[in-house]
Amino acid sequence: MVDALLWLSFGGPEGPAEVRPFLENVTRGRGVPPERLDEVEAHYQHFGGVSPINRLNHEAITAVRAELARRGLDLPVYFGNRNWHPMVEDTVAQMKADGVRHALVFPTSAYGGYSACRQYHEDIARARASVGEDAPDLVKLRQFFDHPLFIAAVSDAVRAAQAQVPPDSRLIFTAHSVPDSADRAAGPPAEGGRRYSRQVAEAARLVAESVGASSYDVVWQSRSGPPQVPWLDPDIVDHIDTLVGVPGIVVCPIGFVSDHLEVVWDLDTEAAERAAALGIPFARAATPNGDPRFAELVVSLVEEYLDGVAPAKLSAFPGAGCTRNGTLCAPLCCEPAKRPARP
Ligand SMILES: CC1=C(CCC(=O)O)c2cc3nc(cc4[nH]c(cc5[nH]c(cc1n2)c(C)c5CCC(=O)O)c(CCC(=O)O)c4C)C(CCC(=O)O)=C3C
Ligand SMILES: [Fe+2]
Repeated sequence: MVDALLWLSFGGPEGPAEVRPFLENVTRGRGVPPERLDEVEAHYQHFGGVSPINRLNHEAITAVRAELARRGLDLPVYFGNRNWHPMVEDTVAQMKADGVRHALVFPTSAYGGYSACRQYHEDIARARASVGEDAPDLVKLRQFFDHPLFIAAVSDAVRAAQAQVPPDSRLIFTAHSVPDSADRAAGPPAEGGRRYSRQVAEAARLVAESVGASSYDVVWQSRSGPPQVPWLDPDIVDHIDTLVGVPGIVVCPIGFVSDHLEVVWDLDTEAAERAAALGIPFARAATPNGDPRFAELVVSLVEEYLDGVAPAKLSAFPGAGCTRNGTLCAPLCCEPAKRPARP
């Protein structure tokens, strides 16, 4: 018996005074240099201290409620975040007060890896611990990087962006960079590591195939951390510098389900400006969470779990992520990166 759905996301500030405390929540204990934080704060303040992520999560939840109702599933949907209000600890306390005993959790990331999967397990465990006895049982839904509805929604967004630039524009997929050590540790050790970047590569391949692109690039964005620590590269902006002479650029943020600050700053601002400076037409594909198929995807994952049927997936690459109460997907799966000591 499942009696609720919890939408678990990253969170973002909703005003200038919220930016610094939000960033402190995100980076607590993670070895991000203070100079990087100042720089990131300026990006948020450039947009009035407001990230679109919370509003977009609310809109997506409204669509999911309608889709649940359409399929006759009577499940209330709750919303909680890792880093900003509504905080997941408060949401799980409310769920307990409302008598929720068993909930499914939809995490707003399609991928495996420490930041994209294991940290959501940690959020679940922390929130349950914070409400103490009789905490609701929380089962996280699986990674969906190769789900047919995810690939279909992203592919249509790419086609719409391609229509805005000349034919034969370069197709570039981007996802959030992570420390190379974190990517090497992503997945269960027996799988050989790099579950995050390999799933990103699989999703990119499936979308490229669906839109009929014979060549494309996979690059990274939003790197932080000290410069001496290797992260996945190349960076999107550096990559654009190597593309002088292409008829145009289509950027697809395949690593994200929603627009948020790092999409509107790193892509719509920095990458778009670099392309403009080089005289290259530029279009950015929409993220999928505004597409009706995204709500269908979420409810399909719920039904897949409830009915115990085989996962709908388009690639042979392993997915995971579905566990109870914050249990790891496998022993030693996605071990956190060793953080360099703060100076
Ligand atoms: C893989 C991944 C995803 C995708 C999976 C998912 O979506 O969950 C993601 C999403 C997001 N990341 C976001 C924001 C930030 N990420 C940061 C820092 C970091 N991200 C990392 C990885 C990821 N991040 C990592 C390895 C760090 C270094 C510190 C650490 O090891 O944890 C920092 C600190 C400042 C900085 O260093 O840039 C900020 C502000 C926002 C919300 C933006 C908004 O407010 O709209 C979203 C959706
Ligand atoms: Fe991030």
